[in-house]
Amino acid sequence: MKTNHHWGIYITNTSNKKQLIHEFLKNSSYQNIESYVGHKIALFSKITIAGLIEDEDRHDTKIITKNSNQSLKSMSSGEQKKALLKHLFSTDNKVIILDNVFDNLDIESQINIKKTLTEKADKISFIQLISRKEDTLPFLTHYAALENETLKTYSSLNTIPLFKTKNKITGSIPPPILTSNFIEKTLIKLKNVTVSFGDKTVLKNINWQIDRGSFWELIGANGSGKTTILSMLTGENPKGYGQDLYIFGKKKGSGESIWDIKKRIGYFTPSMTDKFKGNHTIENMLISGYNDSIGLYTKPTDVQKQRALEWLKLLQMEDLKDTLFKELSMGQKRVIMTTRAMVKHPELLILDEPTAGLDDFSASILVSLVNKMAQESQTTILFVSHRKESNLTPQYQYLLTPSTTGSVGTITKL
Ligand SMILES: Nc1ncnc2c1ncn2[C@@H]1O[C@H](COP(=O)(O)OP(=O)(O)OP(=O)(O)O)[C@@H](O)[C@H]1O
Repeated sequence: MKTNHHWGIYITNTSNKKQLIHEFLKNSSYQNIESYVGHKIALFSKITIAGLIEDEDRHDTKIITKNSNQSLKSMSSGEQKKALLKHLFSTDNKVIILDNVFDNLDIESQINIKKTLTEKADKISFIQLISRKEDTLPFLTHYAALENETLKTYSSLNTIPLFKTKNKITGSIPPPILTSNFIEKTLIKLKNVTVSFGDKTVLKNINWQIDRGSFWELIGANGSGKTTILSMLTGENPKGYGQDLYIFGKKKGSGESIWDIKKRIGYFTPSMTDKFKGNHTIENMLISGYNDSIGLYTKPTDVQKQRALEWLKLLQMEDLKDTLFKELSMGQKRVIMTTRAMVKHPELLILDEPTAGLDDFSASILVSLVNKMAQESQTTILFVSHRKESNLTPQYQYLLTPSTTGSVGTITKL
């Protein structure tokens, strides 16, 4: 093995990426990719972070953040990825698999990491697993594509035929079963909201009014407080209580239960997908979106079944109605989970980095679906992403800009 070989392996959401990673880590080789036998292979992936968090929890210790006063779990997703990369570079790894390296990282961090990887490329061999073509690192020397379980090598980037052209959803969004009776203009209001963790102020005097039916993109650097704001809205973070924070016309902490709030919100973030391990059909998964439950505990009504089928038709997935959710490709699972969050036409739909880990094809379907929901429903949408999804059409942007005294917000009409 020459240390200056760097593979770019293109993965679609139907590829068996898990197996590829597993084989590399176990046997230091996979199909017709060169062998790394005798070399320790490290994995830079969300999978590694999840494992470390589990270990930290189990042993009540810090593993890779020993020099920080924060546990890995309490860090933002971008901070976690940066901490892992720092850790991998501090140990003597000669081969590193980079799994969707740029997901969850803000633009500046993406540029910095690209630079660092390029600098390290003469000492470390990288195997980059790539879902979005724009992520391709500039120093790759070898290319391959994984289709299902078959790996094919290619002489250059341009000869890889794998990426299907972009897709768009056509047809109309099925109507809600129950309509909301909330008719006020303002759905959410934050007035001078400030949040600190210990002596660190994360958000400073946040003022944000979100009108019913509007479509927002929420952006900001890693650690700027995006998830903190979202978790205050959903009620998971008690820091919203006692502040001038109103949702659905009520002040946060004024007696409503978390479930009263959650019923009115549709929420999707990629990590939710792993929580659905049971034998649910796709149809039942969508229907469960009407009942805010994971499984189906009540018999679906005819109208719920009818609507679920309409949604599946819109996604051109009606043939898969009885397929088990767990048998879908990762891209299909994410699209179904996003749709599940939409079916009841929630008053608020929160999508937290929904395209992270998706290939270009699945991401284009998801973006098209979200645009359609924004155009054809009364649902208010908050879309959080670091990646500029070129076809997404939000009306407003809320930008969080960090400073030593906490992030401040800026609103732009797009
Ligand atoms: N429980 C906690 N204890 C200490 N610090 C915390 C805690 N929860 C969040 N933070 C810090 O608050 C800041 C904001 O985190 P948050 O997750 O809201 O950022 P974010 O904008 O969503 O970031 P990213 O883009 O990386 O996901 C981060 O610096 C994070 O480390």
